[in-house]
Amino acid sequence: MRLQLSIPQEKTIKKSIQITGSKSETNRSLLLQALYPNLKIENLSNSDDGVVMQQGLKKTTGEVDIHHAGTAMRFLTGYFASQEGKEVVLTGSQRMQERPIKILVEALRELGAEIDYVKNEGYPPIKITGKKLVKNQVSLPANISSQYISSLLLIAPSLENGLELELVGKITSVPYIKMTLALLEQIGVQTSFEGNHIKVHPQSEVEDTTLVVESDWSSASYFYSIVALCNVGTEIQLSSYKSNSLQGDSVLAKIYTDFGVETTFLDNTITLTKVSDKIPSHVEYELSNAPDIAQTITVTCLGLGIGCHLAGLHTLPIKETDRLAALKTELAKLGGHVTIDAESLTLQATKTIIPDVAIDTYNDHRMAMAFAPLALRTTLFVNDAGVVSKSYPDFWKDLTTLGIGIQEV
Ligand SMILES: O=C(O)C1=C[C@@H](OP(=O)(O)O)[C@@H](O)[C@H](O)C1
Ligand SMILES: C=C(OP(=O)(O)O)C(=O)O
Repeated sequence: MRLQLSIPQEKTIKKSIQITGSKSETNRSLLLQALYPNLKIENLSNSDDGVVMQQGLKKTTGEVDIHHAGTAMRFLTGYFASQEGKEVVLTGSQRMQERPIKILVEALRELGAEIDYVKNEGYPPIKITGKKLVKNQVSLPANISSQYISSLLLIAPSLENGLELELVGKITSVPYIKMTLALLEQIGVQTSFEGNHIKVHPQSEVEDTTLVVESDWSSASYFYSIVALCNVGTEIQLSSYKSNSLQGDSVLAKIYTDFGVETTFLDNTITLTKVSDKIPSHVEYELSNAPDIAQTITVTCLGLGIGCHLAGLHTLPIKETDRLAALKTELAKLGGHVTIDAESLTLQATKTIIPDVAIDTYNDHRMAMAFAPLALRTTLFVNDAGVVSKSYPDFWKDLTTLGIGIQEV
């Protein structure tokens, strides 16, 4: 599906949007519910990644295909490895077969798991023969993906002896690890995280508990970008959010003050208000704690005509696509001057955006969604726009309610 986006007539927008649950919290909660069936979950994500996680958890044999879902791939690897009597081949999209999983597989093997590579060493698909895991200490590199660590932590309380992890190297995407531990604490599991050492105590049963998933902050990022590109006076309300979020991407509220966007919290609703047009000509952020909002911020800066330097982006090349390369290519089409290295991106202030460019999305939901707010500045096309369903199936519908012209062409 190719969409043409056109500039809304009214650039002072006042609207409310309901966003569904965080996909990160959803996929953790679903896994915990599979281990402890008396748990209840509210405000589940309606994302493809949430759906494949739910379907995957129901399987006991055969092939489990998680498509593009990194969290489902990593979390189900730990889950099936610890499930005696279950035997599955865990696979995914072509891109998923290029996303590394060796660090997690090695750690699980250390703990006694039986996992074999079906095609290429270090990458999905993998064949997992579930085993009772009794060893409880392992060390693993922490600088590639926090999802390996969360995968181990999620099964940790269900293991007879709990689990102690030693994290090696600089720890990346730390808020996601803390989110996993916070959810364990919510169901009554004792955990500790000190320095590079994490300990999770075993827990065979949990009390009846309802996990209420907060809505997705990464999805909220696109509305921050839209508000930043709208007139002063714009107000978009998003629900349901908390001021004490478990999601690292909630740092958006702070970052977007630099772009004149103020956030107020009231009764689980956030109101994003464009309060000022006074913005700096260049901004710099370190995003190793919030890698998923790098694309949004870069495109906001292009739209505002300001420069940026974003660092801490070393994980971007192994996500849904090589996001650093994809950003450079697509921004260049729009007239943006971008340089990248292994962990950072620099965009020079760009005064004119080239109109009617067709943005390629590389099977990456965030490429489509991050570029969409540019419709406040120019007419553009988005190729393969259906990719948004990975995390936000209602994205285009919600954008239409804001008055942005969206037409399939
Ligand atoms: O644990 C999670 O839910 C996630 C962790 C992050 O991945 P990395 O730890 O690989 O950076 C993030 O990019 C991803 O969208 C979701
Ligand atoms: C990186 C992402 O997802 P995952 O790694 O779970 O595929 C994302 O949603 O931006």
